[in-house]
Amino acid sequence: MTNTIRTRMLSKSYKSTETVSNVDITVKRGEIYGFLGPNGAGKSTVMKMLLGLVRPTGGEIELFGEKLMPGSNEHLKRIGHLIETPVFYERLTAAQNLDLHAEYMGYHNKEAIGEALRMVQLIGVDNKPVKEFSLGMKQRLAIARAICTRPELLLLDEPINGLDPEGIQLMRSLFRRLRDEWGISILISSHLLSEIEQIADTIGVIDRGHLIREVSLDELRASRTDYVEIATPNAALAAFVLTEKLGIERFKQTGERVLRVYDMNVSQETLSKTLILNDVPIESINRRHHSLEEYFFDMIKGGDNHDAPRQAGA
Ligand SMILES: Nc1ncnc2c1ncn2[C@@H]1O[C@H](COP(=O)(O)OP(=O)(O)OP(=O)(O)O)[C@@H](O)[C@H]1O
Repeated sequence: MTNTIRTRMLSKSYKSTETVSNVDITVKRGEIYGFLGPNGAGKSTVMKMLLGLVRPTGGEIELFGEKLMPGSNEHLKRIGHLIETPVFYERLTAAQNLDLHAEYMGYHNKEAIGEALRMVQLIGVDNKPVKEFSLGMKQRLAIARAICTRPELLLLDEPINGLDPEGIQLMRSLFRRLRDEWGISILISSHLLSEIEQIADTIGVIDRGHLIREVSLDELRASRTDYVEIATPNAALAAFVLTEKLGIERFKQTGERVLRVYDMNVSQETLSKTLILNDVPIESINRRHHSLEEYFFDMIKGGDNHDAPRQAGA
């Protein structure tokens, strides 16, 4: 499959601070790529570099299979975007705003404008001045503006901000439709896993300017593990018993008094019995599921050493 975006060692420094460090992301054609990271992680900066709004201090960007050269801007016509708070001509109507934008982008198509307004469900209010629009309506109009030139790539920076639950639902199904019916590639950023998890095909996790992991959601779901969590005041003795008496290697200590055992071949009953017989005081022992939320939290906490579960002693 062709890649729509490919960055290699992409970096950006402001004065002496590197805010994006050697980021390699690959967005395949026709996929939704969720760019996930806490506030200030560098998501907007990467998107701005893709649009040529910020100049990289290092690395390379390839868009639609071609390396971006300084001053090249032909590719911009193939991209729709929503970065930061959208600005409109407030006294003009929604439709007039889109007309102007399409004209400016060199792709004016009345039908495409109508379709975009229909897709975001603004038909009926499209002849109202934008100053009468709510925040959520403006956000939807911004998406319509991004798609009214029928782009091949959409860059959406936290597009769900300011939307009510109904608006969020509408956006999710719209993004899926754009991918499935138009074959658009979408790079969508968020600081919330719950937002990304429901629509992304691939997730790239960024923290403090570093890409920590890029993984397909299918792969991620398959790798999620069940585990048994043991709470004990003597974690060192418990670890010893797990290794020496039960031959378990796949476990890790996640807190001063907490161990997680990922080796599900040993039953919970055998675990409890063996620990008790070897004088390990047990406060609780429970089977748990490693949620995606936990998985990402661990990943961010652990920096790029994220191969969960880690082997004992590693
Ligand atoms: N023009 C600038 N000058 C100096 N530092 C900047 C500039 N723009 C961004 N930064 C810094 O770069 C870092 C990354 O910012 P960025 O906006 O890319 O993060 P983000 O992941 O998009 O977060 P958010 O969701 O809060 O926007 C932040 O620490 C920010 O303060």
